[in-house]
Amino acid sequence: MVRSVLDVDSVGPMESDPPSDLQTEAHPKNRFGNELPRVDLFVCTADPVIEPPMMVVSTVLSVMAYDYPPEKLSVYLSDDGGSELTFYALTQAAIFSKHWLPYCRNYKVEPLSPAAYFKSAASPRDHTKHRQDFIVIQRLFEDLKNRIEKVTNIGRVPKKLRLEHQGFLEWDSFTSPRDHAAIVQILLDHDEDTEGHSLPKLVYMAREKRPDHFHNFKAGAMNALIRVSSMISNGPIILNVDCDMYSNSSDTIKDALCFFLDEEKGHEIAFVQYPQCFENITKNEVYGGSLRVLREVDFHGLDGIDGPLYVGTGCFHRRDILSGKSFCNSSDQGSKLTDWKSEKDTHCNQRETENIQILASCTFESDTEWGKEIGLKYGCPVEDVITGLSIHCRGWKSVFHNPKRNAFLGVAATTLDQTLVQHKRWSEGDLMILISKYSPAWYGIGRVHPGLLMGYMMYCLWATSSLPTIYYSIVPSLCLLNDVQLFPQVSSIWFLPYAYIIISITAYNYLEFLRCGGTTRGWWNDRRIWLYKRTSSYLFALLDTILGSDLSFVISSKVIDTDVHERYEKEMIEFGVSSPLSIAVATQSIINMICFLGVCYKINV
Ligand SMILES: O=c1ccn([C@@H]2O[C@H](COP(=O)(O)OP(=O)(O)O[C@H]3O[C@H](CO)[C@@H](O)[C@H](O)[C@H]3O)[C@@H](O)[C@H]2O)c(=O)[nH]1
Ligand SMILES: [Mn+2]
Repeated sequence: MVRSVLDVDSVGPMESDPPSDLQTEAHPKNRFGNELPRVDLFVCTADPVIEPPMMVVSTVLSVMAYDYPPEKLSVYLSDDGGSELTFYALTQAAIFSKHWLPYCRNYKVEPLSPAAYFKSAASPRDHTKHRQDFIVIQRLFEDLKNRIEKVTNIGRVPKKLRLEHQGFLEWDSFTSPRDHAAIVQILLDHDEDTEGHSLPKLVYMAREKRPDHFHNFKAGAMNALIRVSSMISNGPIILNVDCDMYSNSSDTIKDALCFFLDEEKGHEIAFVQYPQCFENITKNEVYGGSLRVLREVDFHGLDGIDGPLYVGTGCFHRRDILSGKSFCNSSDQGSKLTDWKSEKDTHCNQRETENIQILASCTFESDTEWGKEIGLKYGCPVEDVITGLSIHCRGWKSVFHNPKRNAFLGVAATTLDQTLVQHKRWSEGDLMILISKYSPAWYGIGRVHPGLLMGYMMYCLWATSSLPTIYYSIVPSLCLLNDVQLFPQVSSIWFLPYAYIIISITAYNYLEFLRCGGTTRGWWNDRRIWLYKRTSSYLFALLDTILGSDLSFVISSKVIDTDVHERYEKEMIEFGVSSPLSIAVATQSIINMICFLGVCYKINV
């Protein structure tokens, strides 16, 4: 039985002319006044230890503070860690938001995350009202931080504090993060801020977890969010961000809507993807964490042919399309964004959440199309890319929007091991897509533009590039040691093609990196990290896929201890823990070293 709570057919034609560019006067807010669509904002977190609640609620506060009518906004936090610490932090953030949002509105604050704002903002000079307000809000924020960090440090919420919110009763029957009932708590229901303006809705959700039910990682959380939000606010537009990716620009929602509401092309667009940018990138990025060429070249290229991949965060989706709607099934070949004025405004208060909890239960999805035809796809560690591909296969297009001021800023990996583990997940996921139902090698043919298919293939073949790379980084050294001639002599004419290829590729790659704003040292580091990734992450991803290992999702840590942080700032490579991935890198270096010493010895004797 297909059970969907989503009314995907409720899409009608639009009444007014949408704007077609990002000019201020054409911004949706100015053209549509108060008749803008509702937007649901999803933040996902999964572990209060490696994703500290203070960081999570700063992200939540940042998306609550968008310059967009707050009565049209609903913010949902999905907590896969089912942690009362995160819930406590959210209850406190809800109180703080009553001060923070008016402050952002009155003083046009950027960035919208209070943690990021107070890290960089200097107190306004003179005895202005702004200065007084700054001091007050800064003190409130310090209080908030102290309260949350105190509770996080002791690892539980003291009894006295639990009495402050009845939501804590849910944790009375709580066994463990892997074994608990669904929790849905509406913390703000368009309450008023200190100036009497409405606040966005704020909802906490921890979906049900049972040891005998596979929970499908972030894809499972997102699907539960889609269902739960459909009963509470049902915004036709959904933004999803990871818990570290705070909003850095208050205009982002309006910018994204310009694409969806565009008169000529808007009806074809399923999602608007912003680049993943990071706050903690050092000048020469020792782990190549900024992915700058991917952001500044690859994705813009894909944008020219039907649009970029969906990369899981900083992405606006149309709810109906994310839920499975096809381009060709819709009456007018694509469809304009919901006629949101006539759309029913679902309202639900805390007393009614019991019915909603069913939507976040383990069993709700049994024998349904969720994870297959509805919502985000299951069975792949890069649920984002495979979901985006399936949307492209259904005939929709996407847009890459890379504004000058970064729209979102997150935390990039800060150790070698984290980098290698993350890339193993990504390359393994991409390879699984190649052999999945949606493979760009067969299913996509005829459905997706050949250029875009090649774009997908580039990522799908990452894991397989490990084999030639390992070959080229070991065999020539062994040949050198054993006097086996692998390449033509430098004096031979046959050497020219080799020289041409190596020099031109390297020069092109170097210039491209510089053009994207990188440094020479950064390029060198980037080359090195690609070699490491290819010979370890990609190799293990390939082996795990061939051997059919169990699906896993190692969550990247967003905390960093002081020593490691210092070394990261100094751009020293952090070997830290020993893992099979670093062993692969070390083995390869040792082989090369032995060959090199062997050759030196031979020359000398
Ligand atoms: O069971 C899980 C596992 C993860 N997450 C959340 O998923 C997000 C991404 O996890 P992270 O460890 O930060 O992975 P990254 O490699 O940084 O994430 C990139 O790659 C993922 C796919 O591999 C995408 O889901 C992400 O959106 C994308 O930013 C985080 O907010 C997590 O809290 C869950 O909600 N439930
Ligand atoms: Mn992340």
